[in-house]
Amino acid sequence: MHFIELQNVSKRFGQKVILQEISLTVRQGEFVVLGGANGAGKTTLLSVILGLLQPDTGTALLLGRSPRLPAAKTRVGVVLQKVRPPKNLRVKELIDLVRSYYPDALSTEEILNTVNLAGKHNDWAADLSGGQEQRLLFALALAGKPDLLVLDEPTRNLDPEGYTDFWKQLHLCVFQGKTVLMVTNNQADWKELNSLATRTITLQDGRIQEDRQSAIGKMPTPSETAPKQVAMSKGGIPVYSFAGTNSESILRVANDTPAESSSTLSYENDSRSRGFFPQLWAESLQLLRTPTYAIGIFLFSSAIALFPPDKRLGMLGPIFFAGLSLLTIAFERTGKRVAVERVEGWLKLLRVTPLHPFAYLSAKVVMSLAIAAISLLIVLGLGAWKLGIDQSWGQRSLEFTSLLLGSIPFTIFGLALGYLVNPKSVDSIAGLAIPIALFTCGLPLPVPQSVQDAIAYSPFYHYGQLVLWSAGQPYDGYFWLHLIWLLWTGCAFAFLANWAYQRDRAVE
Ligand SMILES: Nc1ncnc2c1ncn2[C@@H]1O[C@H](COP(=O)(O)OP(=O)(O)OP(=O)(O)O)[C@@H](O)[C@H]1O
Repeated sequence: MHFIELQNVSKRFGQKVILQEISLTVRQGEFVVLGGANGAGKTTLLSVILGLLQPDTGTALLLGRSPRLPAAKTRVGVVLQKVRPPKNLRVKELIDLVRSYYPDALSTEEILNTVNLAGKHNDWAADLSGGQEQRLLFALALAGKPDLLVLDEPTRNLDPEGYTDFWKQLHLCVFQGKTVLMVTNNQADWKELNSLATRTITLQDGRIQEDRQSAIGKMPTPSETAPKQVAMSKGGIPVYSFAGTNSESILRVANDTPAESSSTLSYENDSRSRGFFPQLWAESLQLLRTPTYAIGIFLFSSAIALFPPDKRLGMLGPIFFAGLSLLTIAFERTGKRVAVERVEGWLKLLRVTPLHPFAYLSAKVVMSLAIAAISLLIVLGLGAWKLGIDQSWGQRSLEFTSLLLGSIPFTIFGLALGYLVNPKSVDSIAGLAIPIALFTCGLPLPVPQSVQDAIAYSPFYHYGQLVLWSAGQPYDGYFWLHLIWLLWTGCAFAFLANWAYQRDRAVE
């Protein structure tokens, strides 16, 4: 089976043709170097191979499958350019998170040791230096014990020590039988590539200008590169000295991966939910480590106790307050976080791991709903206490549930925004949504009848009416219409979010 198979692949951006009729196969055990001038289309070609870009014509297969299938992604480790780790996660936590996406991963200790980052395991991943970040990205590429490595400029920013470590690891990967496709423009890399590369391909003007078998033309045999075991580490991991490099430093070796393990084959079944709980845990950590956001939500929700609305309004005051708080969270929390991770390239990296988008997105939605639920409990609880309102538990539950569930369509809209616009625009749109919500939620405003009629199409109006019903307040009586309208809006926003997700995937 070919590890990579491209047939007549063409890609253009607007009028600009980047790739033209490219056909290429990479077999198991090959070490292929992809070269070419800046802008020649190397990264674009890797993106097509990895399923990050849909070719305009032609087909791309990764390990015999569509590159978008988790079963293909499980066996591929990738280093991409322009990827920033997410904020507020420590190096060790980020590695734990990425490990959880794979059915059979290296231990966190092994991953840290492969790139000499053990001393940095408690540092914030987003605050690593450029070279340390590059080491971390290489470590993450190795996390799932890949059979194929796709590396885009992996030696960028590395200091001499990091550079030596990288090549030792790559020698080891070749020894373990991994297939490698590497893009590099770093001339210094050729010192090592001369003994590793089996093939060199050069891109020019969107075509393969040269496809040359290297002098070695084959994978180094184990006897040529065999590392020698010198000790055992504390965790029982064999420690090796490596004969193929100049340095005397030591390496820790993972077990070889079988060509296609049974866990990989059964992977299709549970991949939708795999990674959900670690993703949710990472979201919780990130929230707790953003005290200004958490305190802001708490203070905003508690303000109802400091500034209680007019007693004559009864529970309407707290409910109105709660609705505003929920809408802000729905737009801002999910949308902004997706937008930030998208522009910083982290989403692109997630797409080449087997993490299912469902697990990623549902963790974000669940987190947003959890924050909304806490805010709701504070607003309704403090509001009722301050105003001295005594409600039955049934009534309270009904209010709580309809406020929370009714905010789901807006949370989904927040997701769509995250894929469509940059983080600053998410803020602006969230800011704009509040006055629109106030204007269209059904408050008795002195506006002409035509405007009143138009307001009846606003999802905020239907949300407002359902909440009035749940609070036992007078409403317009069209319960089912409001419910169906909100369901319809939720589906429309889900459709928009899916379209935005697919569009983002095609553009990136
Ligand atoms: N999303 C995009 N939209 C429009 N043009 C793009 C997009 N991505 C890449 N390009 C253009 O495609 C061309 C090839 O880009 P690519 O990143 O593939 O080149 P490269 O060979 O990897 O370059 P480098 O060596 O600098 O990394 C460039 O001219 C770039 O501006």
